[in-house]
Amino acid sequence: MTLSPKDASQRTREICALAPIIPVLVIEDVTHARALAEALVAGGLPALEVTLRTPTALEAIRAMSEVVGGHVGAGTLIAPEDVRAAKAAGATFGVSPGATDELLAACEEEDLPLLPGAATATEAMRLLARGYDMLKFFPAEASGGVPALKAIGAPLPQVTFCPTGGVNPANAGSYLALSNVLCAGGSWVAPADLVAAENWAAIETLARDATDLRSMA
Ligand SMILES: O=C(O)C(=O)C[C@H](O)[C@H](O)COP(=O)(O)O
Repeated sequence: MTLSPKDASQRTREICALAPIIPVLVIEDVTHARALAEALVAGGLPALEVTLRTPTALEAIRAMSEVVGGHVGAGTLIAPEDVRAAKAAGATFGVSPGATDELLAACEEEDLPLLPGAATATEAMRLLARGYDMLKFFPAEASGGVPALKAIGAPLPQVTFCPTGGVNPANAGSYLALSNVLCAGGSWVAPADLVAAENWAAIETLARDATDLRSMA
């Protein structure tokens, strides 16, 4: 470990500050990975989360990591072996739906900056105590959405969130307007049908529209 959890969280914060939206990607066909990443980066969304939900995810991370200007992270980190595999594949950050001591220890060991999930004040406080102040609010809409995140932020202003789960173009602006939100995660910028059709131009347009969300907030 060379990065303290606090330094690693600062690195996560820098990645989250790159764009208002982090695309949450489920890659079924690795041959799509590179072109998809190029379209999203060209559209203005450089930080990408590839969920470890498909057999091709690690290979996709490897392919996407070659795209200039991109920052490819691994999502759905659950166990320490996920962290090691993600790091070996070239992921430069990790995202998890929640946090366990074992998962945090593995990320610290591997120097993989983590965006750990929290849905309650207690979860956020536990992570803050360990040095993590940039967190994923998950599942955002199901956990009470904008009012819940605003309420959690009142006593914990030092914690910043990336709400994910149910965020869409209609509600993203309300999240991004909160003082404790830096960016949001969402899958809508890479819909399965457009990826399957290899319609990279349409995906680049969706990405570009997503970059405008902050100014609308
Ligand atoms: O697998 C993970 O670790 C995740 O990050 C789950 C994602 O947050 C949601 O799948 C994104 O949800 P939607 O944008 O509502 O589709």
